[in-house]
Amino acid sequence: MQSFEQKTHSTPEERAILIGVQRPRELQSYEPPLTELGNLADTVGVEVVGKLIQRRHKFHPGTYMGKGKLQELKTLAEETDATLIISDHDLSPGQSRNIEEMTDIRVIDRTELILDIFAQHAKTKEATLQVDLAQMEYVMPRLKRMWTHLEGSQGGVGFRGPGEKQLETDRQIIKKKIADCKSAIRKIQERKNREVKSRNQKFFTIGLVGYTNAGKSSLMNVLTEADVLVENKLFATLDTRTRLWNLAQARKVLLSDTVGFIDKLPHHLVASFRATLEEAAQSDVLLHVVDASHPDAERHIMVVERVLRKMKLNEKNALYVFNKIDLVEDPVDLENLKRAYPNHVCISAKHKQNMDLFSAKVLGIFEANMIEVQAVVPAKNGKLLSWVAECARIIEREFKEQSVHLRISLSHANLEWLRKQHGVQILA
Ligand SMILES: Nc1nc2c(ncn2[C@@H]2O[C@H](COP(=O)(O)OP(=O)(O)OP(=O)(O)O)[C@@H](O)[C@H]2O)c(=O)[nH]1
Ligand SMILES: [Mg+2]
Repeated sequence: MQSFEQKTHSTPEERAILIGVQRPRELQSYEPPLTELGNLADTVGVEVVGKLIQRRHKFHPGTYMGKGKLQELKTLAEETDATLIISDHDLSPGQSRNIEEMTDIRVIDRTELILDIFAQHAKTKEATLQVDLAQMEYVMPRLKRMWTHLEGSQGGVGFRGPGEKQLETDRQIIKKKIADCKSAIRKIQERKNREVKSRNQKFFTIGLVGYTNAGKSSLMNVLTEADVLVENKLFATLDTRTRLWNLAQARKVLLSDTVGFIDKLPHHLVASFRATLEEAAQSDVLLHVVDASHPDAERHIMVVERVLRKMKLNEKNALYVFNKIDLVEDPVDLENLKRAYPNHVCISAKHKQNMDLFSAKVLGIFEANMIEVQAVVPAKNGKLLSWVAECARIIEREFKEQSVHLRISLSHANLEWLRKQHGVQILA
């Protein structure tokens, strides 16, 4: 049978033509059309040899673009020696087949391309499983098309040819693999959720979210000296990573880097990477990192917010971090952004510009989220938060008492944790 292990389209010889239908109701882009698709192709090492765009009110149900345009595509493909066609939107199995038949060239769509990048970049067991699952779910409804390719014209009513039998076998195999994959993912996630929950109760947590390539990992590295992969490639980060950030004296917070968002995110991936974003979902504050030098910065913000809304994360405290200000060419654009999103801070993670201002802003949010309580802390407890533990040591040394009254600042989550796990009694 055909291999459903993670496959990639990234052979260096691949020469691709990008095709796109522009519909009036889509979010308008200031970049030339198909630029982002070109960047995605570039990320997997496919050479772009041509582009073809058609403005239409809606996609052609059978062929995505109009038939006349496909004729143009065939000619362009011949002139450029193209080996691959990549469409900017997801195609139905029928649309792919029809375009292939008309042009004699293999067609893949945006989802397949993104799945490819994910397959290349997945490092941990969980990310690999997620990509496997997304690829299998993508392939399932398209199996028939693959077998029709191999079978040629044989078949017909009541005829179960070898292809037909094989197709059924493949379906069963993939179904089983999908089930196994889901169960393996569930196990990893249950464990992770428990870890995240217990960690988040002890610390104030911040999630870095934003469009792919905005500079989330760069910022994470600058703040925590973590060694997170930073690349001028889309979807460099696929696994959330969490590090301790020393925000200010005695103010340690947990910072989580996350997978980047993109316009028209394949729905298979939205579902699977929702779980990967769990750390951000459970954080106290979101920092929405934006590449402020990008001509489509505002559209990127809207795309990210749409995903956050779907995940019901839009009501979290959010600070817009306008990054890459060193690259901003037109100060008017930046001023417009700042006006549209007043709760912001402008930085350059790469050149460490405005980092003090950035920390001060975050500290402000941190303190606004703290509550002051009076608590009774049991003296003999070495396992408390480090600063509470420090107090407890002093209490033991100085007072030799069972417990002492303290005025301390802490978050609601800290409070619950102290109360439940360490018998701290809250007075007010
Ligand atoms: N000039 C400039 N480049 C930056 C800045 N911050 C990040 N970059 C560059 O932008 C590119 C993307 O940075 P990353 O930190 O990998 O972006 P990311 O948001 O983590 O991207 P994904 O993991 O793909 O979602 C890299 O080439 C960085 O060096 C900045 O302030 N100025
Ligand atoms: Mg990253």
